[in-house]
Amino acid sequence: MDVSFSGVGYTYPSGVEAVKGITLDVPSGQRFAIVGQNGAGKTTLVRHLNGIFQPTVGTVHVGDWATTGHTIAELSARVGYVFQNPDEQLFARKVIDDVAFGPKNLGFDDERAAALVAAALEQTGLSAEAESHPHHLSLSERKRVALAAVLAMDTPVVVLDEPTTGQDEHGVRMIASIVASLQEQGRTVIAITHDMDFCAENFDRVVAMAHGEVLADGTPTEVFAKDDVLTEARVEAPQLARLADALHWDRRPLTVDAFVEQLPRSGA
Ligand SMILES: Nc1ncnc2c1ncn2[C@@H]1O[C@H](COP(=O)(O)OP(=O)(O)OP(=O)(O)O)[C@@H](O)[C@H]1O
Repeated sequence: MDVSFSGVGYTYPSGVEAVKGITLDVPSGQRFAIVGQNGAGKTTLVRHLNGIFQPTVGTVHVGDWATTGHTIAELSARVGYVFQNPDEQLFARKVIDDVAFGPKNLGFDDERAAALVAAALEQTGLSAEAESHPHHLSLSERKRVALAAVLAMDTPVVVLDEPTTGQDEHGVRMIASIVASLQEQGRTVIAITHDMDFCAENFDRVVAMAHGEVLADGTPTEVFAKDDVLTEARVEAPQLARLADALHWDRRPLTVDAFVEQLPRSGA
């Protein structure tokens, strides 16, 4: 399902203009990442997708729905939103109850709900923790419970706010494979991330934001080639790109494969 922001601005009641006239179309099935320093407006922007915020100006569409015409409950059937802080999202005494809440609430029949819950626990590596109390789990596990709870809702759009924070390498790989499988299923993935390596390796498109505005919009290769944008958005290029810079290469490879391809052949 595609989503779009048309001339969207949002001003908090305190007067802070957090989002300023943003227009973006995210087509169905795209892996779309938003990067930028703290306070750039990333979270404020994506919270429009599930109706938590309504734009001060402009319109937000999720598929053929303008968000202003639909409740948060209705939008939750289309947009699954994984919060940055899992403790804002989890409330049950057992992991499985947290994960089963969404599909039950959406009215899925028992069989479909059970299959979705089992698959979500499996994908997030939590099958063995189904009966655990979420508060007895580590932060990285609680983040995966919050992710599982959204996966089980089977929404066409999935929003991930800082999915890799606190994850070890294994956790990051797990999340990368979930992002890939969501795309294979034709679902749209929108992620906010400070993890530029994760961003470069797993997303089709990157938007860099600063001061409530879009500074750059393109493929990771395009966006991470723009030093002025990286400076203004206060983000560092991915590690491999920095290594290429240190080696005085002209081009910045972003993935291990691209890096190896660019390595001068030795001993040939
Ligand atoms: N509840 C609020 N009331 C008033 N101002 C807010 C509120 N939440 C955020 N802001 C302000 O809005 C601006 C954008 O914040 P936002 O959280 O959207 O940025 P962000 O890019 O998501 O940052 P982070 O990476 O820290 O999550 C900042 O100036 C922030 O201080």
